Amino acid sequence: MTTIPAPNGFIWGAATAAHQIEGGNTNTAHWEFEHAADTTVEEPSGDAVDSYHRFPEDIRLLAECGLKAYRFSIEWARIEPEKGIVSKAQLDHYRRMIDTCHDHGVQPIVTLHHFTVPRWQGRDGGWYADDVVDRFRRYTETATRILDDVEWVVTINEPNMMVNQTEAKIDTEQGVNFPGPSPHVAQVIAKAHHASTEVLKGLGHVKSGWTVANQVYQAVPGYEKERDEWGYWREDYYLEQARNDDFIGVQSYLRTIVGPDGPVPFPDDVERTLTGWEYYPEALGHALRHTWEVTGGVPMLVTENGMATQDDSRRIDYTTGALQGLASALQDGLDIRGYLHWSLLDNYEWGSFRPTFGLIGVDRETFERTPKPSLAWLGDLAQRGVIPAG
Ligand SMILES: O=C(O)[C@H](O)[C@@H](O)[C@H](O)[C@H](O)CO
Repeated sequence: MTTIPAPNGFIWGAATAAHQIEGGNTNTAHWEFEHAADTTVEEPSGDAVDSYHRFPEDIRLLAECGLKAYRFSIEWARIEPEKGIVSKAQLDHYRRMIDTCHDHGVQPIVTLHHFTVPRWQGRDGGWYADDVVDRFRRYTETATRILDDVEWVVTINEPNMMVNQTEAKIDTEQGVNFPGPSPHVAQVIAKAHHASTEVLKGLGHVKSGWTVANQVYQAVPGYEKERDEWGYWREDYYLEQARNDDFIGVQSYLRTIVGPDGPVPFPDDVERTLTGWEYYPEALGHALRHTWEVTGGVPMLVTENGMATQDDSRRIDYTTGALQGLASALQDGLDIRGYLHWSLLDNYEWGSFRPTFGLIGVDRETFERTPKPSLAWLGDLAQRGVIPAG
């Protein structure tokens, strides 16, 4: 395998999110949705993979394979169980996770908000609530109590996906439909991001940014305009909002072909992953180049990239292809600070445990962790400081 040397200080790691791994995340609107009579989830998150208790082992396995960074989210619903009520015990829990990272020489990369909002926030209108920007600023201020030695902080994960979720209308017959992203919610979430960024900047030592789900919108020839229109409130608006940030998190898995009437379905015979997405490792290279162009050169950190599959050798193939796209972007002078694989653990893919993205497998009965060959493979690249190229 041809490789290039990784830039000095290039960050190698893996990512997770609280609701998808911790278990018992009962105080969130998503838990309520999972247990609603008309829910559309295949199964509820339940104990997830019990990482709330087993994080020391998860961080040790990450460190032992040679990876040096762990991106995880802290749960607003645990830290502020009721409006204005702060749980010191939960702040201590996440402080212990940060300390455990440092104990293993692993850089903690903390996400303040990864999709789930506290029940009280959901009941008060969620991102439609009048003072939601102030609430998110206050939550950020509370979280800074445990961030004194955390260098990289993500304010909000995938605002563009959140807007989809916020606008989604649950119709038990038709399931979840997306009437299209509303600029109103997008602008409110952007204000919350900027308010949070201001607080984090006040700490002086934090690099802050948000992460955007890159859909790699490719136009059917002749429909470039439609593609751009389709992509603006679904992606580019959020990239533009990151122009003054320290970094932007690039999240990439797939591409979307856009024609006269929106997304064009892929032919039945394409290879698909367990999420039903087209197998397209080239997506990451395109996502990095598009992000670089629209943000005007904001430093990038790949905060999610991976594949849901039971075939771990295919995961290595996918990741090799993705990293080759990253290597080519580096060779063209793009500023890419690191690569965090999605995900460290098989986990709750927002409605089902079937799509397995983990570098580590988890027995859903015993919660026993079993590293997959891909974990050692990625750890080896990190230790050798090389990136697949060519
Ligand atoms: O993009 C998201 O929805 C999230 O960031 C993750 O929570 C997903 O689990 C992952 O991307 C795979 O879909």
